[in-house]
Amino acid sequence: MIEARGLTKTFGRTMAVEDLSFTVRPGGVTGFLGPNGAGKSTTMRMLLGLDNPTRGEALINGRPYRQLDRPLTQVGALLDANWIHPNRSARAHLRYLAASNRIPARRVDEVLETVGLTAVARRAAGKFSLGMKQRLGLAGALLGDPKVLLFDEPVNGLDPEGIFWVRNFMKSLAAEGRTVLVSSHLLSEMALTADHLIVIGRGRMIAEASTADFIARSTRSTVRVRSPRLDELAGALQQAGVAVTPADGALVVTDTPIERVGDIAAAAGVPLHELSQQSGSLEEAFIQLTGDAVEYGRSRSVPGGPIAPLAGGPAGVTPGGTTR
Ligand SMILES: Nc1ncnc2c1ncn2[C@@H]1O[C@H](COP(=O)(O)OP(=O)(O)OP(=O)(O)O)[C@@H](O)[C@H]1O
Repeated sequence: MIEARGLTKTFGRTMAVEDLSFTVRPGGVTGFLGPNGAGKSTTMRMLLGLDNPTRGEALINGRPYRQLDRPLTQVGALLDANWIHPNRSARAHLRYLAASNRIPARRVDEVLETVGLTAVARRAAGKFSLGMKQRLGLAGALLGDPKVLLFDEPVNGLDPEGIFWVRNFMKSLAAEGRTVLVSSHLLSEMALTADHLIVIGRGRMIAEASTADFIARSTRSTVRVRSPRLDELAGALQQAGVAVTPADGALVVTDTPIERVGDIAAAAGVPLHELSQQSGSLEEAFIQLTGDAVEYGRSRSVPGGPIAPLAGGPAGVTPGGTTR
């Protein structure tokens, strides 16, 4: 199980994560969703003991990462697929990781097989394609057969085949009863992968729900209706208790079946020039939801503090292929 309790991180005067609390349970893929700069990587880094929380707790199986014994056997992670020694073979890279956690060397061949890298195990990992590096990172995460897995944007930059493979791989890990937390800035991707969503923006919790609920709520469809007697139509709809919003010479009606809108117009004797169902795309819904929370290179400041320029990207990032 993964838990964040009042988790907060400030970098100087920048509030990266603010009072975040959530629990990620086993047996499903939980999507950790948020626009760029929302605080996903910072949260993951705190869960993996790579950053210290300013306040609050980040727990894996009830303990801070640094208190875990042989951490690779409890939690595996993929933060950055490029975290490999370029001249070391895939096998040597995994052997080195295994030794650091007293994991038997034979396990290396097992995980190479699991991710389909056996044939290239002796090749220098630096020459791998991104998709192969990603698989190597996943192999590293699985070395200790951990029950908890964290993946930061695992499909970024992959081709469709790679995306398909990683998606199914994450699902199969969850189906084995593991706790899988995977970050992404794409709702459309998470809609295909995750059972549950934690959505953050500007470091704060925006929504937590099952993926199905979240999508149903966010893509609530509307009806667009146009008439040469728009005021009369608006009056008739309002009288029937239907909420309408004027938009570009038309009316937008929410939470009402299209048939009812047509019936109300007919009963009022108002001619219609358009009666159409509109359903927003997932990404539109996501942008709407997190719109206020998007950070376009602006810094966000700790309440009361002056706005400070950011010191660039995350500094001091070290382990990526897996946790140590
Ligand atoms: N080491 C650091 N020093 C200063 N600011 C940082 C550091 N790490 C992260 N930040 C800032 O904290 C905020 C959250 O960044 P973070 O990388 O966690 O977001 P993210 O959701 O993972 O974004 P992305 O999808 O772009 O990776 C951003 O404003 C970022 O610039």
